[in-house]
Amino acid sequence: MNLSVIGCGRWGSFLAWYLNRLDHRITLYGRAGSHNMKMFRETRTNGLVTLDKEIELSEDLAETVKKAEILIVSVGAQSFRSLMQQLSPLSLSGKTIVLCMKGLEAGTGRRLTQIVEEYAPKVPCAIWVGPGHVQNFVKGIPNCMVIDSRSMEIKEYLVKAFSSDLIRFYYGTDLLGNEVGAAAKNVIGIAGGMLDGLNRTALKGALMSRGTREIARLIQAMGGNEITAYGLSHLGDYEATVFSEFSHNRRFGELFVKGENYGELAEGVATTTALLRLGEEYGVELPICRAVDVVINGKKDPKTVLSDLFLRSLKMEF
Ligand SMILES: NC(=O)C1=CN([C@@H]2O[C@H](COP(=O)(O)OP(=O)(O)OC[C@H]3O[C@@H](n4cnc5c(N)ncnc54)[C@H](OP(=O)(O)O)[C@@H]3O)[C@@H](O)[C@H]2O)C=CC1
Ligand SMILES: O=C(CO)COP(=O)(O)O
Repeated sequence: MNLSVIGCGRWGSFLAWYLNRLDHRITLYGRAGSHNMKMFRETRTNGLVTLDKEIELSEDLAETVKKAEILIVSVGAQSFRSLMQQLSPLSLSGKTIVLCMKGLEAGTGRRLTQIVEEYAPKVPCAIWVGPGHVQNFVKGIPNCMVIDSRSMEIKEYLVKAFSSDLIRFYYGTDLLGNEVGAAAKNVIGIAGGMLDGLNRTALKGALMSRGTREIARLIQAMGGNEITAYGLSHLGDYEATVFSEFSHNRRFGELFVKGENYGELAEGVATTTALLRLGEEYGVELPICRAVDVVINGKKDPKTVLSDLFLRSLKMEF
C-alpha cells in the first residue's frame, strides 16, 4: 500500500519506520525548514530511529498527498488546523486520513476528527492511539494500541494493514471517548510528573484512580462511553506517560515544579486548557486538570495546590 506520513518528529518518523517494516511504500513529509527533516536527509537518523533508504523523504505536501491512499498525520495537535487548511484544497478524494496525535484544540476544545470534518467532511478518518514509545518499539518490545473510526469498514481495513508482532491493535468502539481519553492522559501524565518533582510519587496510585474517574465522567457527559477511560487510549497509556522515563509530558511536569524548562512538545499543556473548557461546557468538575492548570499558569505554588486537592469536601469514591 502507498502511505504518506505527515510530520517527521519523534512519532511520525517512528510510524514511517514501522510501516515500512510491514512492506508498505512510505513517503515521509516534513515542512520546509524542518530541522527534523534536515537531520533525516543528512544522516537518515534522529537518534531514535534510522530510516531505511526505501522511505522517500519529501518537503512537497501536494506530491506527498498525491502519492498515497492513506495519509498518516502526526504533528502537534495545535498545528493541526493549519495543516488541514493546507490539505483541504488538495485532491483528497479516495484517501483516508489517520490521525496519530493525542490532543484537543486549546482555543475551542474541538477533537481533531471534528477539525477534519470541518475542512474535509467527505474524507474518511480514523485515529490510531494507545501506549507506546519509540525507544521500546525499536528494541522489539511490543505493545497494544487502538484504532477507532466512525466506519467499521475502515477500522477493519487499517487494523489488517497495520498489525504486526510489534503492535496488536484493538478495534475502538467509542471515537469521542478515545480521542478525549488519549488527549487527557497527557494531562494526567503532567500531574504524575509534578508528583515526581515534589517527591510525592507514592500518590500516583491515587492519581490513576481519581484521574480515570474524572475523565470517565467528562467522556460520559460529552456523549461517549465512560468505560473508554479505562481502555487502551487512556488508562492503558498511563504506564507510558504517568510512569515512563521516556514521557515528554511526565518530564515536563517534573521539571516544571522544579522551576526548570523543558524544550520538547508536551501536548498536555494545551490539552489542559481544552479540557477545562469542555468541563465548563458539559458541567463536569475536573479537579486534577484544574490543579495542573493552576500550577502551569503560576497561580499557586505546586505544594499548596496539592494540599488543596486533599482539602476538597469529602466524597463517595464512586
Ligand atoms: N504512542 C503514541 O501514539 C504516541 C503519540 N504521540 C503523539 O504524536 C504527536 C506528535 O508528537 P511528537 O512526534 O512527539 O512531536 P514532535 O515535536 O517530535 O514532532 C512534531 C512534528 O510535527 C511537525 N509539524 C508541526 N506542525 C506542522 C505542520 N503544520 N506541517 C507539517 N509538519 C508540522 C514538526 O515539524 P518540524 O520538524 O518542522 O518541527 C515536527 O516534525 C503528538 O500528538 C503526540 O501526543 C507521540 C508519541 C507516542
Ligand atoms: O503517547 C505517548 C506514549 O504512549 C507519548 O507520551 P509523551 O508525549 O508524554 O512522551
